[in-house]
This record gives sequence, structure tokens and C-alpha cells, in this order.
Amino acid sequence: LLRWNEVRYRKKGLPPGTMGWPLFGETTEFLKQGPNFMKNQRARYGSFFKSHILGCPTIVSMDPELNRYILMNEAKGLVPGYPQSMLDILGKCNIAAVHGSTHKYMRGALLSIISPTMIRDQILPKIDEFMSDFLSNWDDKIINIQEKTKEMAFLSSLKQIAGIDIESSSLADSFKTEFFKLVLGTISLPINLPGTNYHRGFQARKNIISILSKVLEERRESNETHKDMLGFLMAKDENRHMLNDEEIIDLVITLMYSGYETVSTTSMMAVKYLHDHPKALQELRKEHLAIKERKKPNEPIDSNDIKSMRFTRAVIFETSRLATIVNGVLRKTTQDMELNGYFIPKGWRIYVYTREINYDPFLYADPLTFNPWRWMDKSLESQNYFLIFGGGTRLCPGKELGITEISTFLHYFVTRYRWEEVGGDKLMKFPRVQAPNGLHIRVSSN
Ligand code: HEM
Repeated sequence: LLRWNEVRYRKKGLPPGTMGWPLFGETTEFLKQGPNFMKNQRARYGSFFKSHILGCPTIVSMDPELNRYILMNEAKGLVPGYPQSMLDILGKCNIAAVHGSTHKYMRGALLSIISPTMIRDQILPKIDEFMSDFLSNWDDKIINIQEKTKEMAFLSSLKQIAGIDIESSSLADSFKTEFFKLVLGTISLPINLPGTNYHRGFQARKNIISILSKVLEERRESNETHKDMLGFLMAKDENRHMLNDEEIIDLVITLMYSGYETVSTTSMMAVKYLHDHPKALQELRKEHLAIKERKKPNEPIDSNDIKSMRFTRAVIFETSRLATIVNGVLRKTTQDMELNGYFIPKGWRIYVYTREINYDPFLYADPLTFNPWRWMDKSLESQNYFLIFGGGTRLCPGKELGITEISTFLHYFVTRYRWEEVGGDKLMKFPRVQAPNGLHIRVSSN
């Protein structure tokens, strides 16, 4: 019985590796040992091995060349392979659940509302107003920066999407509660019983759909035009495919979900690394004070300011690399196929595990050191194996928007405040970067 998994998944030509226990496979080892599990298996079986984790037979690919190939070849049957709970809760029109031509037009609609021109003219003014407000009255307080950055990422996107402000609306509050439940649901086991996170997430999805449907309805009735993302998605435009309401709602949920944990965790970790590296903080503050000096008091940040934040961009990239905000991406095979000379059966998951590339000493000298200066040479950003934002047809469309949000956050944070850690808070790096009890800082005005 203990060899059940080995027997069940035995097929000729599969990559090397072990399948673990019946049902659980090697999930416990994977979650407990984290990156070391991957490194140990790689030492034993090479950079392309099989396992059984998180309920599925899975191929782990740690080979940079192959990882690129997998991301570039969705059309050959290598589609996103995210867990069922995530797909159920994010909806059947969510971007990771659609392929081929549907993915093309959903992605097209998304790109049109977060294009560089839209960021410059519509989104950045909203982000600036939001951050300037959000980062006021923090002085002489002890702040849980993990909680704050989560709130920041959520509320900032709510304002961009539907023009909803926290002070002016109780909608924001109820939306926030539902959204946080939805996020927890997507990373839970898909057991639909009252009391489970999955069940709560599913209910939250229903409530969010009803909130958003009401907003759509009210907007249609009032005939007012709104210059926010929802407004653009609803507007008639002959040059692009019009989305129906279900697609609009799933796209909005996708947008909020994808930018939430990535932006909040990167911002929190940037605060952490800057605290620990006073020289980098000094350089960053210099950049932002220079911007502030050339502006009138309360003049908003514009896209030229963002462009001039070269060191800030370097800090964001170095933070994403060193903290490894995203460990990798998931794919699954839609048909039997051959990959790297091995047989991969239909329906198996492929974990494109990119974490180790971030610590490769050939790409990043002294890889465990926080050194934003290494990114001042822009060519590093475009090197082939740099997959922090994914690659191929699913390359992160929110990259520049995310960088703009984090840069604006850092602008107001470092120009207004100084901070020190209260100390004693634990940081976990795997499977997700998080501070289990929060990350507390004492803030004083600059
Ligand atoms: C700044 C931190 C961010 C990081 C590190 C990041 C990382 C990634 C990665 C690795 C992927 C590839 C996923 C895959 O191939 O399966 C991705 C896709 C995606 N990201 Fe981001 N992201 C960030 C910010 C954002 C923001 C702010 C948004 C929203 C505006 C966003 C929206 C998306 C969407 C919609 C996809 C799916 C694209 C598709 O399937 O075509 N991301 N992101």
C-alpha cells in the first residue's frame, strides 16, 4: 500500500524522482523543508524530476533553459495549472482559467486599461492621491507594516478600478472584508463545508459579484461616464472586443487578486531590507528628496518622476530577487507530450520553479547580499533567465503598474518618515513570504 503512488504513476520514460505516500505524496516534505527539499531532490535526480505535491503528480523544472521553453509554448499544450480552489474562487473567466483566443481578448482588454498611457494619464494621479492620504499621520506610532501594505495594495487597486475611496464609502470596508476572505479561500484545500476557508472564500466571491453587479447596474442607469478601469471596460469601443458582465467582473477580481500579494509583500520586504541597509536607504532617500525639492508643496508625482526613480526601481528588483516574492509558476499538460527527452502524461502539473535562479552566483555576484546597485545596469533586467515577472504569453501585464505603485509608496514613506523595527518579529520565506505575527515598526516624522 505504501508503494501505491509509485505503482499508480509508473510509466515508461518518466523523469526520475519519487512519488511519496499514497494521497499526500511528498507534500509534507515539500512544505516542511521548502527550498531544501527542491535542492535535495535536484542533487539526487537533476533539474527535471517528478514528485507528487499538493494533490497532483508534478514535474519540477529547475532548468533555466527549459523553464523558458515551457513558458513560451503554451500553444503546445502547456497551460496554467493553478489549484482547483483558486480556479473555483477566481471564476471561470479569470485569466489563468482561459486559454487560446479567450485568453487573447481577456488579456487584450486588461492591457488596454493598464497601458503606459493609461498609467500616465488616469492611474498614476489616483495612485498618488491615494498614497499621499494613506501615508499621513503615521508618526509617533507603532505600525504593523505587513497589515498596512496589504491594506495599501487592496485600497489602491479599488480606487483605480472603481474610484472607490476608503473615507467616502462603507463599500470599501465591506469589500475589503470579503476580498481578504476570498484570498484565503484560493489557497485552501477545496473542501466545501461550512467553516472551511474554501467555503468562506466561495461565499466571499458571491458577495463580491453582487457588490460589483450593483455598481455596474447603477452606472448603467445613471448614464454617467467614469474615468476608472470599470468605466473603460464598460465603454463601447469598436477597436476592441467588448466583454460581457461576467467577464468584466472576473477580470476585476483577477486584477485585484494578482496585484495584491505581490505588491504588498514586495513593499513590506523593501521596508525591511532598507531598514537593514542604511546605505541603500540613504541613496533612496536622496533620490526622493531631489524629486520633492523640484516640485511645489503637494504637487503630485507624475510619470516623469517615476521614470527618474532609477535607484528605486533597482531597490524593487533587488527586493523581488532576494526575497523571492514568487517561487515559480504552475502549468499543466493538456496532452501526453515529450519534454527534455522524457514522457510527460496528460494532466500532470509542471512546477516551473524559478527560485534558485535568483541566487545563482554566476548571474548575481554575492547573491545573498542586498545590493540594489547591481540593477543600475539595466541590461540585468532583460537577461533571459530573469523570470520574476514570468515570461512568454503570460508575462505579467501589471509589471509597470506594480512598480509605479511601490515607487509612489516608497516616495511618501521615505520623504515623510524614519522608522526602526520594534524587533522580535519572525519572517517566513516559504512557501510564501510573510511575517506570521506581523512586522512592527516605530515610525517618526522625518
Ligand atoms: C509587482 C509585483 C508583481 C510580481 C512579482 C508579479 C509576478 C507575476 C508573475 C510571475 C506572473 C506569471 C504567472 C504565470 O505565468 O502563471 C504574473 C502574471 C500576472 N500578473 Fe503579475 N506580478 C506583479 C504585479 C502585478 C500587478 C500590480 C497586477 C495587476 C495590475 C498583475 C497582474 C497579473 C496578471 C493579470 C497576470 C496573468 C497574466 C496572464 O495570464 O496572461 N501583476 N505576475
